[in-house]
Amino acid sequence: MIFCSLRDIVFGYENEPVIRNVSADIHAGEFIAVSGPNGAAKTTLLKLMLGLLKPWSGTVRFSAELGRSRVAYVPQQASSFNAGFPSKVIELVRSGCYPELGLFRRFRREQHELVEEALKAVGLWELRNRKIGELSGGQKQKACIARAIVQQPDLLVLDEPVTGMDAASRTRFYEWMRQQVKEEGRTVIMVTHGLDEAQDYLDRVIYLEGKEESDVSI
Ligand SMILES: Nc1ncnc2c1ncn2[C@@H]1O[C@H](COP(=O)(O)OP(=O)(O)OP(=O)(O)O)[C@@H](O)[C@H]1O
Repeated sequence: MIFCSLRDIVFGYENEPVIRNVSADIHAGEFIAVSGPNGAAKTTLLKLMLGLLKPWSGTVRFSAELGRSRVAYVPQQASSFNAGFPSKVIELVRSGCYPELGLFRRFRREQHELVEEALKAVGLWELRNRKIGELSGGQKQKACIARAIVQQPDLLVLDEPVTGMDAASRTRFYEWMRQQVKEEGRTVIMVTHGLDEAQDYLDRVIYLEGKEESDVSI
């Protein structure tokens, strides 16, 4: 099943094209990386895939299935909570469960476990009672990723999720995402610069060269 299909997309800002004739399909059940040098329009491509931007030309088709699916998007600057933001880390992550909980917000054991697993996977379990506003930018983004996973999305879209993680954390993170795809049946798309490290875990890479884009399968 294809969630989203892009054909011959051209897009730019003001009069300057940044995406030229890109075609790509997002198949359900894949772990996909979008990669390429700085400024190659990786973030722009994610926004086109999500329907947040409209192409100048070319077509973007979304499957009916996508309309019935849960989508979570964690942008690069997911961290714009100011110092006075009142929630603790664990409260922010728990809020990912709210659509499931309904009005009375009674957590079941499996939801506590989901929150704990997500916080441990992003390395924030020890900091769970800290105020969000007191975390570093990278830690805030990790909290947002944990909240996104707790939402149990069908499609998870992450913009540079491993920035600021050390090598061991990056490996753990890729393993966790692979497990989300293979065992939980999710589809994960992430922007990354670190293809060498990630490629063993990925199903496919969409590589943007900047000037001449190509869709490379591995
Ligand atoms: N809102 C905007 N208005 C004007 N130009 C923009 C806008 N957003 C992005 N650009 C330009 O479009 C190009 C692609 O930007 P984009 O953020 O998609 O690239 P990227 O590959 O994700 O970059 P990076 O790896 O540095 O995060 C860049 O030259 C950028 O300056």
